[in-house]
Amino acid sequence: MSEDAMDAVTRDDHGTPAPASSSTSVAVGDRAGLHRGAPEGEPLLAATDLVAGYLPGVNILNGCDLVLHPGELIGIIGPNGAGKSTLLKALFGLVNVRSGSVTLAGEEITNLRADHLVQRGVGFVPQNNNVFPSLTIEENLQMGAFQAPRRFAERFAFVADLFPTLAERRRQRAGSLSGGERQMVAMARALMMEPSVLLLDEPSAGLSPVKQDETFLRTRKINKAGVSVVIVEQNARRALQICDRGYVLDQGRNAYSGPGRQLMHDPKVIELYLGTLATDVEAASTHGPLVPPAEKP
Ligand SMILES: Nc1ncnc2c1ncn2[C@@H]1O[C@H](COP(=O)(O)OP(=O)(O)OP(=O)(O)O)[C@@H](O)[C@H]1O
Repeated sequence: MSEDAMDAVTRDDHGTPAPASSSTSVAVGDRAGLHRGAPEGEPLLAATDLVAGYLPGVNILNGCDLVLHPGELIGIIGPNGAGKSTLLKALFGLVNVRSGSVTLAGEEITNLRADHLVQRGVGFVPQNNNVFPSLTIEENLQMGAFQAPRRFAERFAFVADLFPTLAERRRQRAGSLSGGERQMVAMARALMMEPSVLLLDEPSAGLSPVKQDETFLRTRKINKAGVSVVIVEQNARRALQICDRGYVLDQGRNAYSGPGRQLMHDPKVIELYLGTLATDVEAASTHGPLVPPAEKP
């Protein structure tokens, strides 16, 4: 497959639209439809009506909702500046939540410190600066397990099974790795504390199209290994392909939500956020359609 074709798969997805009505749209204020397609039962992670921001008086999230059920892989997409990364940071205690709540297995965790969240089973992989470049792969993974050093060998075996390359190259400095390999180390490090929830901030950013596909497939693998995942992505079509459900954010609010494949084929979502038909993306991909959620074991 040509580079051009892969570029077509991964080029920037976003316009600067305003939410509009369609069969899968969630009208602002219509909370009943916010979690369309979600399983029954108590969510593992839930954000309700989150308002958050960085600067006094400036809100970036203007009442965001999200639920993640055990075993789910959830995608958050939307235009540049919609607040996707901010939502993830608010879930992980890195941005002050001004109102609304975050719960983990029914317990309030709003504004809890990140290190406490790690202890409770939440892992976070930032988009940038996510490895210690002067440390080896193994030392990076030790940092991931610093709150439970005795579990290092057991957890190392777990991540080595998921990412054999890391075990083979454990003595190599992270700074000498490619972008895709660094991303692998960052994900593995977050898995060292055996999180039940993994928050991934744009893991495909800056990678070649082929490496992006590998990252999505790896994310799916982590999810299949039993970790519930929230992934924020600019590569919206690819993210929706691997997700059970997706949330489209716009201006810090939920604009659309639903099963990933349904969003991919929704005419309004295509028009406003995706730009091209899902079938074009699949035809252009090295891997063809990524494993659809329906085929999850
Ligand atoms: N540390 C910060 N201090 C002040 N404003 C910030 C900070 N980080 C992000 N913002 C602002 O918050 C808004 C939302 O940013 P955010 O990174 O959450 O958007 P996003 O949807 O993830 O966008 P992108 O896809 O471009 O990464 C932007 O206007 C951004 O400038």
